[in-house]
Formats: sequence, C-alpha cells, structure tokens
Amino acid sequence: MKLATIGVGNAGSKIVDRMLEFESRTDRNLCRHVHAINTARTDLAKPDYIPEERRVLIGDTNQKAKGHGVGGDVEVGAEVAKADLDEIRRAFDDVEIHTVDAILVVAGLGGGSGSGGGPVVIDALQEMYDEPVYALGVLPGEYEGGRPALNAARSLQSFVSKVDNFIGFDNDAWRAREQTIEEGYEQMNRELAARLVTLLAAGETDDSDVAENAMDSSDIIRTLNTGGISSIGYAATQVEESSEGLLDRWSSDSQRVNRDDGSQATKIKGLVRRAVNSRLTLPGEVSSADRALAVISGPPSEFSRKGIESARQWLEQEADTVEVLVGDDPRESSPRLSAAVLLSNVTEAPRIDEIQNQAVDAQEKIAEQEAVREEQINDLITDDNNDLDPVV
Ligand SMILES: Nc1nc2c(ncn2[C@@H]2O[C@H](COP(=O)(O)OP(=O)(O)OP(=O)(O)O)[C@@H](O)[C@H]2O)c(=O)[nH]1
Repeated sequence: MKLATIGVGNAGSKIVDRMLEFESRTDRNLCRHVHAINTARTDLAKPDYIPEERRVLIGDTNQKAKGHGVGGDVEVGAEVAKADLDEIRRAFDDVEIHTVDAILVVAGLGGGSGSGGGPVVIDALQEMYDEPVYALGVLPGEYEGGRPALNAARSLQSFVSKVDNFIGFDNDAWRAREQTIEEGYEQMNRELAARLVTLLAAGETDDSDVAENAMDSSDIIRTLNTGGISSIGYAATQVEESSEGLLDRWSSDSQRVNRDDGSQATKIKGLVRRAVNSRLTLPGEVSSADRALAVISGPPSEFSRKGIESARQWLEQEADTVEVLVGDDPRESSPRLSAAVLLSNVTEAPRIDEIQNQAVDAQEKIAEQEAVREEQINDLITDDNNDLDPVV
C-alpha cells in the first residue's frame, strides 16, 4: 500500500518519523508523502526523517498558542487548526493523490494539538480526497491522570466517527516500568512503527505477481472497511542462512523452488499465532474482531503455501470470522521473517471502557472544582463587605 502520512501534534510527528526510519532501514517505501503539523515550534524542529519543508507550524499567531503548543487544551487545539485551515489545505496541495492508496493521520489523543487538531485535519482530508482516511491514535496511560483521559475520550469519538478506520495504540499496555517516560516513548514508537510499516507496506510495489499469495493494497483496504477500532499484532524471527536458503534467494523467480516441506509451514503458522497472542497495539478480545488480515513478510524462499493456508484456518477460528486474509510480502534481502496481523473492528477492548470511565470521573471532578472555586471567589468579595460599592 502507498500512503500519505500526516503526524499531528508531538506524538503524531514522532511516530511518523519512526515510521520513516523503519522504512529506510528495511528498504520499504510506504509513506510517499509525509507532513508533520504542530503548534509547538521546538517540537517541529526535532524529527530526523521528516523533511523540513513538510513541517507545518499552526497557531503561531494565536494568543493562546504563540508557537509554544496548546498545553493540553483540546479546545484550543481544535480552534487553532480551524483558524489555520487554509494553510493546512495549502500544505496538502502538493500531495499527488493518484500516487497513494490511502491517507493515515497519526496523533496522541491525550494532549491538545493532536487530539483537538487531528479531527479538524481529518475533516479537511475527507473533503478534499476520495481515498480512505485512517487514523492511528495513541491512548494516554492511566498514570497521566484525568485530563489526558478526558481529552482522549472526547477526541476518540470524533476520530472514530470521521475516519474509515481507527487503529489504536495503548500507552498503558506498552509502558515499561523501569524506563523514564521519554525512553519508554522512544521504544514504543519504534515498536509501533515496525508494526504499522510491516502491515501497511504490503503490496506497495505494484508487483503483485512476484509471489503467488502476495498481499495487495486492496486486501488491506477491504479489511479496514469495517470502520471502528482496530489493533495490530506482530512477531518476527531471524531467517537462518542455510545453503539451500541462499540458493533459493539467488535463483530467478521462475526457478525458485518453494520447499514447502512442512517445517516452513509450521514456522509460518507459528509466527501468525505468536503475533495474535503477542501484546497487541490495543489489547482486546481477538474473537470480537470483524475481519482479520495477516501479512507474512520476508525472503520468498521462506514462504510456504501450506503455511499460509493453515495460518488462515487457525486465524479464522481464533477471530471467529470467515473474513480472513493471509498473504505474502516478499522482501528479498530481509534477514527476518515477520507476521503482522490486523484485527479490524475489535469491539471488546477494555482500555477504551477504562478511559471512558476515567474521563467521566475527571469531568465530574473538574465541574466540582469549578463550582467550589466560584463559590470561594463569591465568598471573598461578598463576605463582610456588603456596605461597599464596586467601582464600576
Ligand atoms: N506512544 C507515545 N505516546 C506519546 C509520545 N509523546 C506523547 N505521547 C502521548 O500523547 C499524548 C499527547 O502528547 P503530545 O503529542 O505531546 O501533545 P500534543 O498533541 O502535541 O498537544 P500539546 O502538547 O497539548 O500542544 C500524551 O498525553 C501521551 O499520552 C510518544 O513519543 N509516544
């Protein structure tokens, strides 16, 4: 698949940057267009891979943002993006839409810029293009507190209703306790990038006849057509350099002998099983998914038709749906064989309910605190001062 990828806010831009890093390390070419849109000038200076001319600063003339971010205020994030919509649209003008299959918007939902600005950007994209628009949204960890949960719960509603599919990533599930938050983010972003790129880059070459079971971008689009909230599982293994394997790699496609000797089939089924049972980007009940798709990526000498078939049967049972696709993504020089599994429209994801509950609590607490504050101010100016007249 070929994507136009847009990071909104700081987390969104960092994740897109890691996607580009993973692509360049693994010789993939998924993101044909990239943009980073943010309200904080210093954060926009940080990416290693997003070209400078693709970084769009919004809200620098807004009194509440002034180029320094919106401090977790989702309303200001949305307001700033709306005010600078012309600039955002202009940035998209040079996206050659005929060269991409879909658009992916990436954002952290706990802050203000990505959470508030993301849905505004998505509206603009849906208006401008017919291609599907997907989102990758990061859910804040419980440890971040009530305000990020409230931002995320509100923003999630907008994201899910506006995009063609929302892929979730749960910071809580991926947090390693022994790391600082920044170190943790760096590792999470790399793990997430590997999953997204391995899955979505399948079929990016337009050369779908290189392998018999090659996955195509239309397969991915079909699987994501369910809408709703989706999750990705992933597993990888090092490819052994047997002399036979080397031979296979150097032979031409027509001469390639697929050994299909049972052990390769077992390996592929095992990888898909490991991917599904691994920590998902958004943990959830696999059997609640509407559709599933698995991409087996690596040197074609490692592929096995039997493996694909038994992985498909296993996944069909596990996800409890007949809408299952399993296919190859040949990467001739890759030292790894990997499986990325997309579970589309997972309806049972406990973290979503938790965030909604945390958000309701936070909203009640905020309302209570505001009422108390108002009362205190009233007390302060009315107590024992009843004889005094205000100046104006
Ligand atoms: N996985 C991951 N999550 C992050 C990262 N940075 C921030 N987050 C999460 O994303 C949420 C939003 O943070 P940012 O992206 O920094 O915020 P923003 O959208 O730029 O908005 P403002 O800072 O309010 O202007 C946070 O609450 C965290 O949950 C990151 O590098 N990786």
